[in-house]
Amino acid sequence: MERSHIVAVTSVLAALGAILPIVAAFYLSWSVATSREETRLSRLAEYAIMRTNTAFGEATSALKSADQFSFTPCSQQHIAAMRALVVNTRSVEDIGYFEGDALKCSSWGKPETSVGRGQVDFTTASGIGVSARVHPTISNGRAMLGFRYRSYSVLTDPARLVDVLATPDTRLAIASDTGTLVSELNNPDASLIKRLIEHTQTGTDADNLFATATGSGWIAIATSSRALLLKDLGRERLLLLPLGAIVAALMVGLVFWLSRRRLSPLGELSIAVQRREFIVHYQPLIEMKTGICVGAEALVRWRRPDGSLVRPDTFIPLAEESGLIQAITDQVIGGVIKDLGPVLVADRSLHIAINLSADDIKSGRVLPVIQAALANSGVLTEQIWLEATERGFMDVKSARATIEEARRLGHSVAIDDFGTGYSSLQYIQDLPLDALKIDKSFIDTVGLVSATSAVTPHIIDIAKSLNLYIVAEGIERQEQADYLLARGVQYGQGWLYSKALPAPEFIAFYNDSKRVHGAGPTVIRRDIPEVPPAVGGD
Ligand SMILES: Nc1nc2c(ncn2[C@@H]2O[C@@H]3COP(=O)(O)O[C@H]4[C@@H](O)[C@H](n5cnc6c(=O)[nH]c(N)nc65)O[C@@H]4COP(=O)(O)O[C@H]3[C@H]2O)c(=O)[nH]1
Repeated sequence: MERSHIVAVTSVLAALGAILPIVAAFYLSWSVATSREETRLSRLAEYAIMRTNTAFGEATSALKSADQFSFTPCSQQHIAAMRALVVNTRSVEDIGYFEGDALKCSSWGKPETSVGRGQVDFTTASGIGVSARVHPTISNGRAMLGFRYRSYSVLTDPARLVDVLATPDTRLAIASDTGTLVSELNNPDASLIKRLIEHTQTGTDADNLFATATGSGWIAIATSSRALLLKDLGRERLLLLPLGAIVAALMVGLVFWLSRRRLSPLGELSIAVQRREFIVHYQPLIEMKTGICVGAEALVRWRRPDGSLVRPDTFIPLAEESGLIQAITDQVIGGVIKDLGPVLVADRSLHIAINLSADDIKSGRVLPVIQAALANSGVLTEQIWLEATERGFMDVKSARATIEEARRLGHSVAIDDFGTGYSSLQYIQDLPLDALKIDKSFIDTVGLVSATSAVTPHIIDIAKSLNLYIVAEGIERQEQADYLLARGVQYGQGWLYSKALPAPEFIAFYNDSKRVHGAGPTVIRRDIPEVPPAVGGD
């Protein structure tokens, strides 16, 4: 992803990171308050059902007791017994004895005027008739709830059914499961109550929150207004908003931290490794005497998603420092076999040199990786050269083990950029190397008068005295080529011949060279006495 994209994405994420927690805090405060209110309403509805059951139970038991009376109807004893029942039953305000539809007497005595019994709205499962609204004289016009059984009726104050600790803005209603409303508190919305009697549920609609409870043939409904709840939310928000703001700040910090990591060179390189963004270009290696192209050096390129190529000098040091170099080496090895496998199989005189990092040489882990890549490809180990800079040979013991194993497998091994590092001639002498590559900085001085121009002939002499093949890097001018050839340098590479080329162009270059100059030698390897096989090797 491009930097500008990352910056854009980071900004969007940061904005979301800032907004979302605050929106979430608002939403959370709303849902916390809603769920708390629903719980409160459910609890009130359940209490109301309990109160209704108690009142109905007491009224029923008073009716059934009176039905057992054997007094002469409306005698002194009968009236006294009815009064005692009323006094001892909390939910019963009065009890009356009826013959036909006319009240004969009640706990108050005999009526002075004729009083009718009224109509039954519904009958419960236990056979008690219920009149939802009766207006007896004793209640001063207030609607009472009437229960009747055979000759007796009792009056219950409907307020008892909803006598739960409800706030003034909470509305309650009690109805039978057949849909008759028997009691209400604070004027509940009739259409909402009707709807909830038909479909008992707990929840919210556009204007209300509501909860229902059922039991023993009764439905209790508690409702409250959404608008009032919204007013109440201020308190929740006071608590949740600072939390939202803290989370928002953390999210923004996290987004910026992640994007900085992502934008850091190491972050970008790690992602490039994961996405396998490394490709290989090939710089032809020329036999100077004949002009024959004998192979190429594989040079890694980082192809960015926008198609631009990054040169290795800018990322190899970071890759080596971070350990990502191993994965990059592996991608180069895979790339070489993929790009040139068939050409290498068809032409055994073609060689490809792969650059190894100091770590690869130290650990030797790259050798099995190459073997695995070569397996089933038909490419010979001898066709793969290995190159490492002097830094790779600092730990002489492990370098020696890796080089010996590499040569035993069939690779030729070259020391790269010779003269720029700190190699001690002593250990270079002891290592079973095949070739020495003279760094471009020395080749640049050929033909010039400079402080380092005298070094090049020395390096050539050293290589000769060590019996190593010599490869000159960075030949740009014919005069340099002539000088090096005259000095006995066998191989050269540089822009005089070709720059590093993508695989198809290198194949074309190689085929042209072969047509003009013929094929090169199949083996470019120093004759060093065989080393004994490594422990565990084949
Ligand atoms: N001006 C000029 N430059 C020339 C000429 N001939 C060759 N070069 C450049 O010199 C470098 C030669 O590779 P090197 O010394 O191995 O130096 C390489 C090598 O040390 C390292 N490198 C490249 N590929 C890999 C790899 O796959 N693994 C590892 N570990 N290092 C690599 O990166 C270094 C730079 O590679 P490049 O940028 O490809 O640069 C290459 C090549 O393009 C010339 O005539 N004139």
